[in-house]
Amino acid sequence: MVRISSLPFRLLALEYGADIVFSEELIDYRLIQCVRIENDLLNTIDFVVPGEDRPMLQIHKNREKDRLIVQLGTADGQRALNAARLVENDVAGIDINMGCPKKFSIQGGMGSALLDHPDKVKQILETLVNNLSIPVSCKIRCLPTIEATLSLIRIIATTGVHSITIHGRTRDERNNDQCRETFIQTIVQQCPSNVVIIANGGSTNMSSYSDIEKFRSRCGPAHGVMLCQAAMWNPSIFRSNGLLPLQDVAKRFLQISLEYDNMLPNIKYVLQRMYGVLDNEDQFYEKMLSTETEGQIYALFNMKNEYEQSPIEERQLWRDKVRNRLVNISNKQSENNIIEKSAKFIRSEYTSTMTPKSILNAYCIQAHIDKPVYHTEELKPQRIFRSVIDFKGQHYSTTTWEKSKQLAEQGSAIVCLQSIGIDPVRAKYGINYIKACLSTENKL
Ligand SMILES: Cc1cc2nc3c(=O)[nH]c(=O)nc-3n(C[C@H](O)[C@H](O)[C@H](O)COP(=O)(O)O)c2cc1C
Repeated sequence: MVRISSLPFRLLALEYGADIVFSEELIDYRLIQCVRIENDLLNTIDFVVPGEDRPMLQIHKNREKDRLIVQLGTADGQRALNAARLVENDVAGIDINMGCPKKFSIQGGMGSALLDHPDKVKQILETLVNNLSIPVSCKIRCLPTIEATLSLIRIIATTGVHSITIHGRTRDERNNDQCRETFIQTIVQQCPSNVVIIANGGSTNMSSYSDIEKFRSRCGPAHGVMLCQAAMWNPSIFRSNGLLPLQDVAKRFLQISLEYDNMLPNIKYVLQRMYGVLDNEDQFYEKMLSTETEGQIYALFNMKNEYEQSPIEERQLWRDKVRNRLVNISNKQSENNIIEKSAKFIRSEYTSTMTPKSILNAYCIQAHIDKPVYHTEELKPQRIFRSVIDFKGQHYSTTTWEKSKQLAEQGSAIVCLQSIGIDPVRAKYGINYIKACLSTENKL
């Protein structure tokens, strides 16, 4: 679950009785950029993009190796394999998300866009199954008819995957539409017996452990059930001996968050999703939203002492140590005198005519100097790009790789503009800002 399935939340679900847990969907080309760091203080393995503060993925060394499935978003078998290899020795399996209906996924040919391309589905899954030492699985949505869904399932079953999770809704249906339990039931009955079928989509009718078993039975019975929202609302639903009060669950989540250095944005997001569906006594929800520090949120749950007694300084030292190590890695990459910064081109921040590249060109015209030269490199197996700009004898680039040549060049143009004192987002409003920057530069 995106932004929910952080390490503390997954450990909580395991503690309450979940058999296996999934990471949030990680996009393959982002995971490839990570450096793997063994975190001795927390007993975790952290995957961090150089230049970013928070790990993209944190895995518990002992408690998750045989329990965690890392889910990838991908549109390409080789790129998925390169991402999967990075985590292969630390996790129990790799899952491919073929159900996400979000615009970002569809535009990138990922998630439910794959459902229209069985050849691509086969290529991705076979590449992973044939080259990884751990089980591979995928998660799909229903197609509009049972026949079409079964036909896709049969193709997937030939690839050698261990299991298929079926979300019982089509790409155009939402969580308030009814889950197609009969589709899942038919699939369980007719799918080749070598594949494990996991039913998904039943949360809206679940409020206790026994409801999970009832959903499983209605779906076949399926071999297993994947829970999303019901677990997000109260992860103690995995307890066979009863749901716990949410306040106790939230406190346990906060304790684990202290142990594993979870940061405020994730803590708040998870708690908001838990409390968002409850009666809001004493405006507790608003009070939670208004907290601005970790200390304040722990105080709200009467856990001030636990927070203050936790090794805050030790954790900060570790964060600094990791950051320094990553800075060293970045510096090593810039041996040939390239100015490198973390920068990302976000399309919506610019107009169609004023992008970082065109702003840099406009600057050159105003300054009567040669336009920059872009040297863009593709890292072949991963299909990711990095661009180095040669501008007035100096080289500029981003610290990270991008999924297209265009994004890489725009990113390095941002680094170049920022380094010469031009704010690219302001410059999009017109040439006068660029002229003003130039005249200041000439006066200096
Ligand atoms: C907050 C949220 C995050 C989600 N993140 C993911 C994800 O990362 N990967 C995925 O395959 N599905 C994701 N989903 C979809 C769910 O896994 C699931 O298919 C859907 O909610 C239906 O199952 P449920 O009835 O148990 O909630 C997410 C859903 C929600 C509400």
